[in-house]
Amino acid sequence: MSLLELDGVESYYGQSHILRDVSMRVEEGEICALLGRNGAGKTTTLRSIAGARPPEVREGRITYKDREITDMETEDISVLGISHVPEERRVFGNLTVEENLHLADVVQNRSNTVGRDLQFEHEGQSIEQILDDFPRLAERQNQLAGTLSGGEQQMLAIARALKQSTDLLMLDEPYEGLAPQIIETVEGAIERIREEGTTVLLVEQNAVAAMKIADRCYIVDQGGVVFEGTADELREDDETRERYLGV
Ligand SMILES: Nc1ncnc2c1ncn2[C@@H]1O[C@H](COP(=O)(O)OP(=O)(O)OP(=O)(O)O)[C@@H](O)[C@H]1O
Repeated sequence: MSLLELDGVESYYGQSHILRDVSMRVEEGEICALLGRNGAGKTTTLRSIAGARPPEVREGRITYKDREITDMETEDISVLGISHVPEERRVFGNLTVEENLHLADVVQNRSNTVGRDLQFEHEGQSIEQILDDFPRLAERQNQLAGTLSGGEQQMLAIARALKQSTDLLMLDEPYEGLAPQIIETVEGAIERIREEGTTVLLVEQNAVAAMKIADRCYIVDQGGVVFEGTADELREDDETRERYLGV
Protein backbone atom coordinates (compact mmCIF):
# COMPACT_ATOMS: atom_id res chain seq x y z
CA MET A 1 0.00 0.00 0.00
CA SER A 2 1.32 3.47 -0.92
CA LEU A 3 0.99 6.36 1.51
CA LEU A 4 -1.03 8.36 -1.01
CA GLU A 5 -2.81 7.14 -4.12
CA LEU A 6 -4.71 8.97 -6.84
CA ASP A 7 -6.77 6.80 -9.09
CA GLY A 8 -8.38 8.21 -12.24
CA VAL A 9 -8.83 11.71 -10.82
CA GLU A 10 -10.80 14.21 -12.94
CA SER A 11 -10.85 17.79 -11.61
CA TYR A 12 -12.77 20.83 -12.85
CA TYR A 13 -12.89 24.60 -12.34
CA GLY A 14 -16.54 25.19 -13.22
CA GLN A 15 -16.87 23.99 -16.82
CA SER A 16 -13.09 23.77 -17.35
CA HIS A 17 -11.98 20.16 -17.27
CA ILE A 18 -8.37 20.35 -16.02
CA LEU A 19 -7.16 16.99 -14.61
CA ARG A 20 -7.80 14.03 -16.86
CA ASP A 21 -7.51 10.53 -15.48
CA VAL A 22 -4.64 11.37 -13.13
CA SER A 23 -3.31 8.30 -11.35
CA MET A 24 -0.23 8.49 -9.18
CA ARG A 25 1.18 7.20 -5.92
CA VAL A 26 3.51 8.54 -3.27
CA GLU A 27 5.46 5.98 -1.25
CA GLU A 28 6.16 6.42 2.44
CA GLY A 29 9.52 8.10 3.13
CA GLU A 30 10.25 9.31 -0.40
CA ILE A 31 10.61 12.69 -2.04
CA CYS A 32 8.28 12.61 -5.03
CA ALA A 33 8.42 15.47 -7.55
CA LEU A 34 5.52 16.56 -9.71
CA LEU A 35 6.90 18.42 -12.72
CA GLY A 36 5.50 20.09 -15.83
CA ARG A 37 5.21 23.34 -17.71
CA ASN A 38 3.16 26.40 -16.69
CA GLY A 39 -0.51 25.55 -16.59
CA ALA A 40 0.08 21.78 -16.85
CA GLY A 41 -2.06 21.03 -13.76
CA LYS A 42 0.50 20.65 -10.95
CA THR A 43 -1.11 23.07 -8.49
CA THR A 44 -4.54 21.67 -9.37
CA THR A 45 -3.27 18.20 -8.42
CA LEU A 46 -2.01 19.39 -5.01
CA ARG A 47 -5.21 21.33 -4.34
CA SER A 48 -7.27 18.28 -5.31
CA ILE A 49 -5.35 16.16 -2.76
CA ALA A 50 -5.47 18.83 0.00
CA GLY A 51 -9.23 19.28 -0.34
CA ALA A 52 -8.73 22.95 -1.30
CA ARG A 53 -11.77 23.97 -3.35
CA PRO A 54 -11.90 24.88 -6.19
CA PRO A 55 -11.12 22.63 -8.07
CA GLU A 56 -13.97 20.14 -7.82
CA VAL A 57 -12.95 16.48 -8.07
CA ARG A 58 -15.79 14.93 -10.10
CA GLU A 59 -14.36 11.47 -10.81
CA GLY A 60 -11.77 9.15 -9.32
CA ARG A 61 -10.49 8.37 -5.84
CA ILE A 62 -7.81 9.83 -3.59
CA THR A 63 -6.71 7.61 -0.71
CA TYR A 64 -4.29 8.39 2.12
CA LYS A 65 -3.14 5.60 4.44
CA ASP A 66 -5.82 3.45 2.85
CA ARG A 67 -8.59 5.89 3.80
CA GLU A 68 -10.57 7.69 1.10
CA ILE A 69 -10.14 11.47 1.37
CA THR A 70 -11.57 12.52 -2.02
CA ASP A 71 -14.52 14.47 -0.64
CA MET A 72 -13.13 15.40 2.78
CA GLU A 73 -12.87 18.99 3.99
CA THR A 74 -9.42 20.56 3.88
CA GLU A 75 -9.26 20.92 7.71
CA ASP A 76 -10.02 17.21 8.18
CA ILE A 77 -7.34 16.27 5.64
CA SER A 78 -4.83 18.39 7.52
CA VAL A 79 -5.80 16.65 10.78
CA LEU A 80 -4.90 13.32 9.13
CA GLY A 81 -1.29 14.57 8.83
CA ILE A 82 -1.10 16.13 5.35
CA SER A 83 0.43 19.63 5.30
CA HIS A 84 0.03 21.80 2.22
CA VAL A 85 2.32 24.80 1.67
CA PRO A 86 0.69 26.67 -1.21
CA GLU A 87 2.52 28.76 -3.80
CA GLU A 88 1.45 32.05 -2.25
CA ARG A 89 3.43 31.46 1.00
CA ARG A 90 0.86 32.31 3.60
CA VAL A 91 2.59 33.94 6.53
CA PHE A 92 1.08 36.44 8.92
CA GLY A 93 2.85 39.63 7.87
CA ASN A 94 2.01 41.66 10.96
CA LEU A 95 3.30 38.99 13.35
CA THR A 96 6.95 38.22 14.08
CA VAL A 97 8.74 35.10 12.86
CA GLU A 98 8.47 33.58 16.33
CA GLU A 99 4.77 34.40 16.65
CA ASN A 100 4.15 32.80 13.26
CA LEU A 101 5.82 29.60 14.50
CA HIS A 102 3.81 29.59 17.75
CA LEU A 103 0.63 30.03 15.75
CA ALA A 104 1.21 26.62 14.17
CA ASP A 105 0.81 25.13 17.67
CA VAL A 106 -2.55 26.80 18.09
CA VAL A 107 -3.77 25.39 14.76
CA GLN A 108 -2.50 21.92 15.66
CA ASN A 109 -4.07 21.97 19.13
CA ARG A 110 -7.40 22.78 17.56
CA SER A 111 -6.87 19.98 15.08
CA ASN A 112 -6.01 17.54 17.85
CA THR A 113 -9.36 18.22 19.47
CA VAL A 114 -11.09 17.29 16.23
CA GLY A 115 -8.97 14.21 15.58
CA ARG A 116 -8.11 13.03 19.08
CA ASP A 117 -8.25 9.38 18.08
CA LEU A 118 -5.49 9.90 15.51
CA GLN A 119 -1.88 8.90 16.05
CA PHE A 120 0.74 10.80 14.08
CA GLU A 121 3.88 8.93 13.15
CA HIS A 122 5.92 12.10 13.08
CA GLU A 123 5.57 14.63 15.84
CA GLY A 124 5.97 18.26 14.84
CA GLN A 125 9.46 19.69 15.22
CA SER A 126 10.31 21.96 18.14
CA ILE A 127 10.98 25.65 17.51
CA GLU A 128 14.63 25.03 18.55
CA GLN A 129 15.02 22.30 15.92
CA ILE A 130 13.42 24.49 13.28
CA LEU A 131 15.61 27.49 14.07
CA ASP A 132 18.64 25.18 13.89
CA ASP A 133 17.58 24.09 10.39
CA PHE A 134 16.87 27.67 9.29
CA PRO A 135 19.55 29.93 10.77
CA ARG A 136 18.26 32.86 8.73
CA LEU A 137 14.97 32.62 10.61
CA ALA A 138 16.83 32.30 13.91
CA GLU A 139 18.56 35.62 13.23
CA ARG A 140 15.20 37.23 12.49
CA GLN A 141 12.99 35.76 15.22
CA ASN A 142 11.67 39.17 16.27
CA GLN A 143 11.27 40.62 12.78
CA LEU A 144 7.76 41.09 11.32
CA ALA A 145 7.16 38.33 8.77
CA GLY A 146 5.85 40.88 6.24
CA THR A 147 9.29 42.48 6.10
CA LEU A 148 11.15 39.22 5.30
CA SER A 149 12.51 38.61 1.80
CA GLY A 150 10.69 36.16 -0.50
CA GLY A 151 13.14 33.38 0.34
CA GLU A 152 12.86 33.97 4.06
CA GLN A 153 9.06 33.97 3.84
CA GLN A 154 9.24 30.65 1.97
CA MET A 155 11.41 29.20 4.74
CA LEU A 156 8.94 30.46 7.35
CA ALA A 157 6.00 28.91 5.46
CA ILE A 158 7.82 25.54 5.36
CA ALA A 159 8.89 25.90 9.00
CA ARG A 160 5.28 26.49 10.05
CA ALA A 161 4.18 23.33 8.25
CA LEU A 162 6.93 21.39 10.07
CA LYS A 163 5.79 22.69 13.43
CA GLN A 164 2.66 20.60 12.98
CA SER A 165 2.59 16.80 13.09
CA THR A 166 3.06 16.06 9.43
CA ASP A 167 3.43 12.69 7.76
CA LEU A 168 3.09 14.06 4.21
CA LEU A 169 4.41 17.52 3.36
CA MET A 170 3.19 18.96 0.05
CA LEU A 171 5.20 21.93 -1.21
CA ASP A 172 4.02 24.01 -4.17
CA GLU A 173 6.98 25.61 -5.97
CA PRO A 174 9.19 26.11 -2.91
CA TYR A 175 12.05 27.44 -5.06
CA GLU A 176 10.03 30.05 -6.94
CA GLY A 177 11.76 33.40 -7.06
CA LEU A 178 14.66 32.26 -4.87
CA ALA A 179 18.35 32.89 -5.55
CA PRO A 180 20.48 29.74 -6.13
CA GLN A 181 22.12 30.00 -2.71
CA ILE A 182 18.74 30.17 -0.94
CA ILE A 183 17.47 27.27 -3.06
CA GLU A 184 20.32 25.21 -1.59
CA THR A 185 19.24 26.08 1.97
CA VAL A 186 15.64 25.10 1.23
CA GLU A 187 16.88 21.90 -0.51
CA GLY A 188 18.93 20.99 2.56
CA ALA A 189 15.92 21.53 4.80
CA ILE A 190 13.70 19.34 2.59
CA GLU A 191 16.30 16.55 2.65
CA ARG A 192 16.54 16.71 6.45
CA ILE A 193 12.76 16.58 6.73
CA ARG A 194 12.81 13.38 4.69
CA GLU A 195 15.65 11.90 6.77
CA GLU A 196 13.44 12.37 9.80
CA GLY A 197 10.81 10.24 8.09
CA THR A 198 8.37 12.75 6.63
CA THR A 199 7.27 12.00 3.08
CA VAL A 200 7.49 14.94 0.65
CA LEU A 201 5.45 15.68 -2.47
CA LEU A 202 7.13 18.55 -4.29
CA VAL A 203 5.65 20.57 -7.15
CA GLU A 204 8.33 22.43 -9.11
CA GLN A 205 8.88 24.42 -12.28
CA ASN A 206 12.61 24.16 -11.66
CA ALA A 207 12.91 20.54 -12.84
CA VAL A 208 16.70 20.42 -12.62
CA ALA A 209 16.69 21.42 -8.94
CA ALA A 210 13.76 19.10 -8.13
CA MET A 211 15.43 16.08 -9.81
CA LYS A 212 18.47 16.60 -7.60
CA ILE A 213 16.60 15.72 -4.41
CA ALA A 214 13.68 13.61 -5.70
CA ASP A 215 13.56 9.82 -5.60
CA ARG A 216 10.74 9.55 -8.13
CA CYS A 217 9.13 11.99 -10.55
CA TYR A 218 5.86 12.45 -12.37
CA ILE A 219 5.38 14.81 -15.29
CA VAL A 220 1.94 16.26 -16.01
CA ASP A 221 1.07 17.84 -19.31
CA GLN A 222 -2.33 19.24 -20.27
CA GLY A 223 -3.82 17.77 -17.11
CA GLY A 224 -2.61 14.20 -17.67
CA VAL A 225 0.33 12.14 -16.41
CA VAL A 226 2.83 11.64 -19.26
CA PHE A 227 5.81 10.24 -17.34
CA GLU A 228 6.37 8.24 -14.18
CA GLY A 229 9.80 7.00 -13.12
CA THR A 230 12.83 7.47 -10.92
CA ALA A 231 14.76 10.73 -11.00
CA ASP A 232 17.68 8.79 -12.56
CA GLU A 233 15.43 7.47 -15.33
CA LEU A 234 14.23 11.00 -16.08
CA ARG A 235 17.78 12.38 -16.08
CA GLU A 236 18.70 9.77 -18.70
CA ASP A 237 15.58 10.33 -20.82
CA ASP A 238 16.61 13.37 -22.89
CA GLU A 239 13.61 13.14 -25.20
CA THR A 240 10.98 13.25 -22.40
CA ARG A 241 12.80 16.02 -20.56
CA GLU A 242 13.15 18.19 -23.64
CA ARG A 243 9.60 17.54 -24.82
CA TYR A 244 7.75 18.20 -21.56
CA LEU A 245 10.13 20.24 -19.43
CA GLY A 246 12.29 22.03 -21.98
CA VAL A 247 15.51 21.11 -20.14
N1 LIG B 1 -9.42 29.03 -10.26
C1 LIG B 1 -9.31 28.67 -11.55
N2 LIG B 1 -10.35 28.83 -12.43
C2 LIG B 1 -10.25 28.45 -13.71
N3 LIG B 1 -9.14 27.87 -14.25
C3 LIG B 1 -8.09 27.70 -13.45
C4 LIG B 1 -8.11 28.08 -12.06
N4 LIG B 1 -6.91 27.78 -11.52
C5 LIG B 1 -6.17 27.23 -12.52
N5 LIG B 1 -6.88 27.17 -13.67
C6 LIG B 1 -6.42 26.61 -14.94
O1 LIG B 1 -6.08 25.26 -14.76
C7 LIG B 1 -4.95 24.90 -15.54
C8 LIG B 1 -3.91 24.25 -14.66
O2 LIG B 1 -3.43 25.22 -13.73
P1 LIG B 1 -2.42 24.85 -12.55
O3 LIG B 1 -2.33 26.04 -11.68
O4 LIG B 1 -2.79 23.55 -11.95
O5 LIG B 1 -1.05 24.67 -13.36
P2 LIG B 1 0.43 24.49 -12.87
O6 LIG B 1 0.96 23.28 -13.55
O7 LIG B 1 0.49 24.51 -11.39
O8 LIG B 1 1.11 25.79 -13.49
P3 LIG B 1 2.19 26.84 -12.89
O9 LIG B 1 3.48 26.12 -12.92
O10 LIG B 1 2.11 27.94 -13.90
O11 LIG B 1 1.74 27.24 -11.53
C9 LIG B 1 -4.48 26.20 -16.20
O12 LIG B 1 -4.93 26.19 -17.53
C10 LIG B 1 -5.13 27.29 -15.39
O13 LIG B 1 -5.41 28.43 -16.18
